[in-house]
Amino acid sequence: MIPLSLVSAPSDDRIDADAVRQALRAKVRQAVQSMNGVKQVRAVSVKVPVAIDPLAWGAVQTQAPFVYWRSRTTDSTYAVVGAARQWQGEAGSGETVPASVVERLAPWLDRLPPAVRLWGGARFDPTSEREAAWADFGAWTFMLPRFTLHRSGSTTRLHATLVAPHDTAAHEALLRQIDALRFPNIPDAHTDAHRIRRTDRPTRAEWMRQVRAAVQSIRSTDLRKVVLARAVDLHFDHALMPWALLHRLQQETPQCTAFGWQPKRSGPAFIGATPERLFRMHGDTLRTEAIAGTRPRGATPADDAMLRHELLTSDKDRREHAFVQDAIADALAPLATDVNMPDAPSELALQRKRHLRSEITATLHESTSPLNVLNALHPTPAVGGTPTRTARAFIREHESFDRGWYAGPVGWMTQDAAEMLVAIRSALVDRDTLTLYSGAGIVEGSDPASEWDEIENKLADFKAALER
Ligand SMILES: C=C(O[C@@H]1C=C(C(=O)O)C=C[C@H]1O)C(=O)O
Ligand SMILES: [Mg+2]
Repeated sequence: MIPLSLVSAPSDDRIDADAVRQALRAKVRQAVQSMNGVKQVRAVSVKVPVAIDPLAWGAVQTQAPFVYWRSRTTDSTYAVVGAARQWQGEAGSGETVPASVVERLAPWLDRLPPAVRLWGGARFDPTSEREAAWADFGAWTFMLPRFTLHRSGSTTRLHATLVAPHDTAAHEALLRQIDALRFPNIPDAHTDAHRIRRTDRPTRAEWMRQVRAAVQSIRSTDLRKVVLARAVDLHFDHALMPWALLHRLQQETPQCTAFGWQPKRSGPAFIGATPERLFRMHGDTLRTEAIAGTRPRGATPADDAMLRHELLTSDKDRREHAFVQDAIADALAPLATDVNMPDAPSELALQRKRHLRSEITATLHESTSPLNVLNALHPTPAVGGTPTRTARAFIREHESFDRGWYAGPVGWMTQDAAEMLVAIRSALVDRDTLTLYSGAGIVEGSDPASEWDEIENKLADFKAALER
């Protein structure tokens, strides 16, 4: 049973929506005049007098795409609605973001005004075979927002981004888009969807064979680690509301970055809450992390302490983890100096599971683009394997479903900062079907049944959100 309702959105009587729209219209008019059709990006913003939940706000707008981000570390939440400019494309030579795109986006990043973020995401594997549900996402997408609602602490601001000369010439259309922005109450965002069926890809029997095949390859080829994933399709009797589900998921996942990406309003939505950051950079300072190695949380304090000890001393999990550390160090070597790696991983305790985690810092060479960092780091052996090439080939050959953007990079970039997450603990909502994705690192010594259970545990946040 899953009656989903989005709560805590202010109604039009708590907020003077007309005043907000009028204020933004006035700012846009001023900007259009002062930009004078000269090629540039400009952002204007107005304060929204009442704290608004960006997720609830974004959910009811009509423009697409809709992108959502609730940061794990700061009390900062973004809802992006519509695109002032979008780049989307297919795989180039197999790099996550083709070199030509890195080049094309560079001048845009250079001239972004301080408050404007370029948002983007990419498939786990740009060249693998694609299922129809992932078609609208592209191999990669980058975009400049049209409207952004940003809540930071108790302050909410509504931003509009203009790209001249196109937007200054077409500013009447932009003003109409502002008129269409809503600030509603949404207790009507409600559905009674009941789960009627679960399909596992692969089935448990197929999984056992896959994991054994992986262990066999580890013994007989250069493969050392491969992360194999599963897709669990949950079918409901009614269409699901992705944003209501994400609203609940983020309440279940306090240490995680919650995210959502929907290319078309009536199409599939990709949502999740991930503990893993691909990287964060500010100026020349880079932070990244290795997260791999897993145990559940215990039901009692004694049980929990035992599982903690088990994880920290598990040879198998330490090996799973070390592959990620080593690959990150190798990937950063050409891009950075002072790569700082802890001697031993520490514990990251989440609500329903715990991981081994190593925080890594480095100093980037001058003017390293976040897109170069992205291409260098993704996919780490936390989601791919070691060596990357062999692991990717193994995944392509053995996994029976399209990962789409699951385990891919999703995030934002500004002129001098960037943050990309690893889109795990995620799902695709496609009308009445919810596909949950999760994987586990297979190394020498992996037991197929335990790896199945580990993934089942990684799906527990979504299960809790569905039962909430
Ligand atoms: C691949 C996933 O998680 C990864 C696999 C882990 C493991 O096998 O121990 C732990 C964290 C992540 O590196 C996922 O959740 O889908
Ligand atoms: Mg594992």
